[in-house]
Amino acid sequence: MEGPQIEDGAQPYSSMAGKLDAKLLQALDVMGFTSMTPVQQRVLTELPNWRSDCLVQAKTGTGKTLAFLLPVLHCLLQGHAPPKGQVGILIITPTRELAQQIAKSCDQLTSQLAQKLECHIAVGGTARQSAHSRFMKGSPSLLVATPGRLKDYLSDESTAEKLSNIKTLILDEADTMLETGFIADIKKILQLIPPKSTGWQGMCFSATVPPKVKDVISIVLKQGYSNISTIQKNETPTHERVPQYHVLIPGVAETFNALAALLNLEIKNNAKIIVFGVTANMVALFARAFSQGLTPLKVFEIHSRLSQNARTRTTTQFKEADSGIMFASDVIGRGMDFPNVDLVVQVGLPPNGEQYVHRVGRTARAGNDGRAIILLTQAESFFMKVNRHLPIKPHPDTDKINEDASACADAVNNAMYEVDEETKQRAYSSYIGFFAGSGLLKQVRLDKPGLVQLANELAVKGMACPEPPPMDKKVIGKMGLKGVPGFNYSSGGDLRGGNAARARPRERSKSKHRDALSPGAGRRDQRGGIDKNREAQNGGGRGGGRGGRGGRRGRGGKKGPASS
Ligand SMILES: Nc1ncnc2c1ncn2[C@@H]1O[C@H](COP(=O)(O)OP(=O)(O)OP(=O)(O)O)[C@@H](O)[C@H]1O
Repeated sequence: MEGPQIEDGAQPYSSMAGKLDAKLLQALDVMGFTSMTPVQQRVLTELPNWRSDCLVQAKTGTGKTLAFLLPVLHCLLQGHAPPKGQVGILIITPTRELAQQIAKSCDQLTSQLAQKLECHIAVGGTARQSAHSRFMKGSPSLLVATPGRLKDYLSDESTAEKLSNIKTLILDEADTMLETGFIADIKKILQLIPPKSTGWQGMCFSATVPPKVKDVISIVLKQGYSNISTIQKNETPTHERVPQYHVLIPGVAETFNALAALLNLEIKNNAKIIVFGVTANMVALFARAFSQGLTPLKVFEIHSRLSQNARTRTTTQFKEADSGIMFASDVIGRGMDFPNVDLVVQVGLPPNGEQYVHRVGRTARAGNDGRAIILLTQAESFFMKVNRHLPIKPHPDTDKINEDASACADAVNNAMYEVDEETKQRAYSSYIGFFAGSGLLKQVRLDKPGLVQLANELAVKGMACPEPPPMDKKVIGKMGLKGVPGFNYSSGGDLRGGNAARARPRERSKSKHRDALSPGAGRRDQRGGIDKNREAQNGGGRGGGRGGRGGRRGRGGKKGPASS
């Protein structure tokens, strides 16, 4: 296996003989890891000691997982452990998939020990009872958890007892764990485990560390903590090996055609591609539509609306696949290690600049190359201005992609006719929720009626819906859009659009809602200023389903679990 980009003169692991536990070294050898990556080298050689608090930043895909697992496992094996049966190392991650991946790495590292070291997982969406009873009956030395399930464990006294002697707390993807979506959970967890004054070690790892994180990091790290970064000041945290491009499309209605054209252009034999969408329900629509013969590649789908079993299965399959296209939400935006991904495409705005970086980081891992492309409408191009530090250049084939998009229109339309109306309705609703539930409207210079009109354009012209999909009044109210014109209000619970939603063009009746598509309605002054300091609101890591409840679930619709 080709290792991550290891600089000339990288220190071999053999040089750690006598310093790092011999069984861990043996496991590294079995795994085929002969040299340290830069971040591993710096953590193992520069920390005052392996029990020191630290904040570590290194680019995506450069081996941070082992950089925290190795020193803490070593200390545990050297006797810095709680009484048997109690957890010594607690690792918190934003997503279930990442928790499972870290636990797997831990199992590989401890595979050569004479006595099995138990690493348990506590994540949402899985059979709580069986995992919990294994945890209670077993001797878990490590626990890798997502915040929701961890809080749940800690709220039970006898379960919390097993975590009453922790020696190390690790926040992976620390910046997102300390941001709005998760910080309340983390604070609650900190109240439920022994206080910091009991001396546990805090470790925070991420590829991105925005300045605001440093304001709150003291809740897990002791003053004077070690700060290690393999990223130079002013250097972008993305890989120099990943050329990054933007493709600007004239309007949202062209999204699907342009994506089809872009993929046609980019797909080579055996390509392995990840396409991120703005919401879980939009991702589901991409997957359904592109499964209708729009791509020669095998289609995978992962987002928070799927059962955890389906998510886990897809994760394993895509890890093992030589090629394929995975339509994904942010449940895999951070930390996930899918080998040999050639291309990452982001369709629509990422939640913020950091999440953009992490998504790009799903390619070019472990020393490999990759490409990244973001497809945005002209109105969304503010993202590049707000994130000037990101090296995103215009795609050299932008004109061709836009031309080819028209040529793809028939194929996309035909594919869309095959997609059930419920999937389209949910995608439509989630698209509205995505903008309405964030601070984005101002940045794309839209008012509320303009948003509805935009979504209607997307549905009618992009998704081949005969009319804007029906919306429930209550859902509209929850989105803060009560009374906004342009909606097709559902009558008495039918959110499926009836047969009309499946009708082919010649069968369509004239829609009373067409006027909602008149150009320009509701647009704000296009010359309005852009707030450069504002990024798209954070929602990453929570499953990408922001606003994506899709109105009411249609008949037979299944409630998807939250992502953590
Ligand atoms: N010393 C090493 N030699 C060879 N390969 C390694 C080494 N350390 C880690 N790897 C491999 O490199 C890949 C990336 O590692 P890892 O997932 O830990 O990256 P990361 O820095 O945590 O990325 P992210 O920021 O996306 O979470 C994995 O496939 C891992 O097995």
